[in-house]
Amino acid sequence: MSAPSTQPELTARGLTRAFPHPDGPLPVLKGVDLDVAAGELVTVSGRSGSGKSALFALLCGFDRPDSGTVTVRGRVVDSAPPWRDCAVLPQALGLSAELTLAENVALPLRLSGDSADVDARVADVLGELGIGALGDRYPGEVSYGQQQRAALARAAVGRPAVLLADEPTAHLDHGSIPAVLGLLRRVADTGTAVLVATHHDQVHTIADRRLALVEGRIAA
Ligand SMILES: Nc1ncnc2c1ncn2[C@@H]1O[C@H](COP(=O)(O)OP(=O)(O)OP(=O)(O)O)[C@@H](O)[C@H]1O
Repeated sequence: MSAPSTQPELTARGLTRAFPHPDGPLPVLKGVDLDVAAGELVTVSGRSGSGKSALFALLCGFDRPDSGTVTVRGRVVDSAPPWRDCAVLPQALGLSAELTLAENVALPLRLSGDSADVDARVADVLGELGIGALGDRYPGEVSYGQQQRAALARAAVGRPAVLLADEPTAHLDHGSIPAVLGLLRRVADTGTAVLVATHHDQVHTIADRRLALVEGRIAA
């Protein structure tokens, strides 16, 4: 594993978020602080419903905190940052049903004008994740676990400064997990700040640091 640099690419300070509930607002995040440095891979565990996905939505600018601040590359996040700064594997995946898996993975490269060797880079990352033969298929023609790997490939292909992966092994068989862990580790080793939410103990084996979300706050 590479030694992490000291400059945090991703920071959160004092994040709070409550959601509407029939009994009154439900405070889910109660003051979350975290840093992830370039080249560092940090995992976050927490029981189901502890707020991991809610936290990730704030970190990538999909949602706004009630209070607190997120920065990516030193800039305050008040809407979703460019994908090359912060790329996401969300739990809902968000693949476009009208595009093949390869076209989905290529999309962030094409949208950012990063057009060099797109086909080769897409083929490489799909191959690394064991779905190289499925690039011409549409999401509706492959399993959910294969879709999940394509969504991870889409997040990783552009070498973003920050990569957020929410439950990247949730729908995978045991045989597919090492490739996903290998990719996440490789992406961190090439300088990306990687934050992974997970229930799987196996994922923590590739972490530089392991955190837990407990009672709305981060615990080491
Ligand atoms: N948009 C929303 N509206 C209302 N409640 C919400 C909303 N989003 C999340 N919640 C609530 O916030 C809590 C945390 O949800 P979240 O999905 O972040 O948990 P999680 O730790 O990711 O769970 P899991 O491990 O099962 O994916 C839950 O009680 C959930 O019902």
